[in-house]
Amino acid sequence: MTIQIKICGLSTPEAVDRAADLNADMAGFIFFEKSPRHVSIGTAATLAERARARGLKTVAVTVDMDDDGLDAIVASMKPDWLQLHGGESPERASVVKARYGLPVMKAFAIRDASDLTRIKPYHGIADRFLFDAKPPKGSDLPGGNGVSFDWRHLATLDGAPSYMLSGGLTKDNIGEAIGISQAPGVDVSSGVESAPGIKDLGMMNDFVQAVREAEVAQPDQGRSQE
Ligand SMILES: O=C(O)c1ccccc1NCC(=O)[C@H](O)[C@H](O)COP(=O)(O)O
Repeated sequence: MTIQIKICGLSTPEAVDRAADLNADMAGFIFFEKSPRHVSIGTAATLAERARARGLKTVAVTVDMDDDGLDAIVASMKPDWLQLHGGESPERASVVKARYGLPVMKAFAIRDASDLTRIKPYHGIADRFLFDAKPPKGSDLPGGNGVSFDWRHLATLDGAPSYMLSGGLTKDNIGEAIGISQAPGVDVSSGVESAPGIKDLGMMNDFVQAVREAEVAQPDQGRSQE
């Protein structure tokens, strides 16, 4: 099984095109004003159209956003997925999923194995989980911090939930991360940037190549992702 790759925080046509050239699966667009990766709805709509035309699934990344904000994003960008990267409750995730008829990826900040127990009430609501690290002290950002968590915690997951491993992944650690976690999908943002918010096309190449090498070196031990 091929490991799915999401490249997040895209903000230029060049980066979208490179993600498509590299056969990444998902392109994430950040709607969070404090983020160096924040894009306006208009920019996201243009880039998402370009991404879709090249076969990428588009993801609108939002943080505790209200209906008005989501209505505007969905109407204009027409994302394939909604990523909920805040403290959205299972009830809120369920309402969002029903309101837009779109698959929902719920992000969780992980430090200890016990943090993974928080996914339980979202089973049957979230279509996919995204496991990210807890933001470091003083960070204004719930994601995109370039920080990893201990991937061994993922061994405590019950069943085989559909998820993406995220947080501080780079070309240098992704092989080990995949080996330890057996993650069916991976997500990267700052690990393919030359500076906050600036995607580096060469680093994108290197990251995707490292994922593909890890797939060959560490054949599938039961990964699955719809
Ligand atoms: O990336 C951001 O700036 C961001 C801001 C607010 C909410 C979520 C954000 N990113 C979400 C992602 O899916 C990132 O790819 C994920 O946190 C991993 O980031 P990184 O550790 O930089 O690879």
